[in-house]
Amino acid sequence: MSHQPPASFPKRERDSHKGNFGRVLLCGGSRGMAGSIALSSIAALHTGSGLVSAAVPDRCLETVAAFHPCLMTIPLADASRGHFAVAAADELASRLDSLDAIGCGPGMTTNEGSIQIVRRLLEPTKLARVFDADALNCLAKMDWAEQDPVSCEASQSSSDVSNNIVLTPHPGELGRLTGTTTKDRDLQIEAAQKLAAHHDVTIVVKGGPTVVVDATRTWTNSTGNPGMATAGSGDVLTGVITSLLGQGMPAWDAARLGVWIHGAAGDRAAAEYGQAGMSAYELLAELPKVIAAFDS
Ligand SMILES: NC(=O)C1=CN([C@@H]2O[C@H](COP(=O)(O)OP(=O)(O)OC[C@H]3O[C@@H](n4cnc5c(N)ncnc54)[C@H](O)[C@@H]3O)[C@@H](O)[C@H]2O)[C@@H](O)CC1
Ligand SMILES: Nc1ncnc2c1ncn2[C@@H]1O[C@H](COP(=O)(O)OP(=O)(O)O)[C@@H](O)[C@H]1O
Ligand SMILES: [Mg+2]
Repeated sequence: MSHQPPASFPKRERDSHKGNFGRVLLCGGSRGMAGSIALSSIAALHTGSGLVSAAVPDRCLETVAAFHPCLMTIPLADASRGHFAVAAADELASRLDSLDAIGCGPGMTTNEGSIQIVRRLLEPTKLARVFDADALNCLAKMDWAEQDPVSCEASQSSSDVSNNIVLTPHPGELGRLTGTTTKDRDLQIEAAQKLAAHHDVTIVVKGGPTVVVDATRTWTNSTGNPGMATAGSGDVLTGVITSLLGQGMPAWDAARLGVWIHGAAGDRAAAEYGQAGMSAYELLAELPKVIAAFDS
């Protein structure tokens, strides 16, 4: 198994500016799970995105904004328990044209507002998208896996809109989507390959080790450790992959390189704090150190 990264990290030209490295948005969070979308958003900043915004239910805004001064925050309509209201879907849709990539799902809940957001994000578009956590649970509620694939708008070149969605399920989320058990790894990979081919998406089947599949390819990660089995480490991965998509990488490369970098950061965190002692917070702090090695 190779310990080399599976793809090159995007280069930064000497005369580049923040607009060259992607405008990305992370959408999610709810009252009680504000940390999840903050972790994703900060991970995108640490992975090199030029501009990162977190779109969150209004009443979570101050909490999420307070985690990092470089993060922009967008309040979307919320319902009384602090999750997205149905009106949030239209509010989000009005902002999509200005983005290079969006990551959706951490901490979002599967209430009706979230379902409407996921429906909007499924429409064919050249915008690169990551669906994680509750966005995947919304897809499961909508029986998306069994639905016919969406056809591309005549006005959009089909190459622009093909395979530009990455799903990042853990085995529980994959089970909700496809009916596979959380115990049989081979069946999980097989079900993910079938789903990836059916909907022309890239799927990150999380675990130890994580496997990435698309319609025709399968790749197994060589980094990572069981210390990463801790709340929030998947939220960090969502931000890393969204950032790489926003920097222009194709879905297949962004998913594999993102998983590799995330695992390498987890390995550094485990070496410093131990597998039991590390949290997703330490993993997040190690990301820039892994990425710095690409500068040399
Ligand atoms: N700080 C925060 O606010 C956090 C919020 N989170 C949010 O909490 C919500 C629920 O997500 P969870 O993932 O905790 O709950 P889930 O109910 O989706 O997943 C947990 C279950 O999935 C199965 N599973 C997960 N990984 C597995 C593996 N590797 N092998 C076998 N089975 C596995 C197990 O049955 C486990 O009980 C999401 O919205 C999520 O984004 C989490 O991301 C954790 C951090
Ligand atoms: N035993 C393990 N070995 C390697 N990586 C692991 C292991 N357990 C969990 N991980 C990684 O940690 C992350 C956990 O993601 P997820 O379950 O979505 O967490 P959360 O939703 O709490 O953020 C995934 O990237 C997964 O591959
Ligand atoms: Mg998760």
